[in-house]
Amino acid sequence: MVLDWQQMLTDGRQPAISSLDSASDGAPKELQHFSLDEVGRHAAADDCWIVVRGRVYDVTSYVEEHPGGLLILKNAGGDATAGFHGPQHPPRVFDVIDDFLIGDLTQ
Ligand code: HEM
Repeated sequence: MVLDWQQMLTDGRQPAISSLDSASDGAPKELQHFSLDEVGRHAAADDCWIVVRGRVYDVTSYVEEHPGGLLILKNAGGDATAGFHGPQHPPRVFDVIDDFLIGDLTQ
């Protein structure tokens, strides 16, 4: 399936929840709920959480692997949705990020 993110952002569609709530081995993950304040306490290269489309990802272990270098930290501890969906990212990164999912944002 080819994901058209510009279109998906416009009409609010999301990928199947099952792909987001499972680890790459298919095992269900226990998702927690976090406030934006809590996410903001993880804004360092050695402790980096980001929010993408209302979901919280702990990408700490990916910071040093990131092909775009330390620019991954641009919105560390905050909402990286717009940048994550930027043209620098090929669609396969939308699968890779699933591995780092830890929860979602409380309202
Ligand atoms: C082919 C692999 C990838 C390439 C070439 C790549 C490249 C880049 C580049 C060049 C930027 C900087 C964009 C700018 O100038 O603002 C960036 C930002 C970013 N990338 Fe990647 N990236 C890759 C994979 C990933 C993956 C797998 C993740 C998540 C696990 C990720 C997360 C991010 C985040 C969070 C930002 C910052 C977005 C923002 O806050 O504006 N990237 N990436």
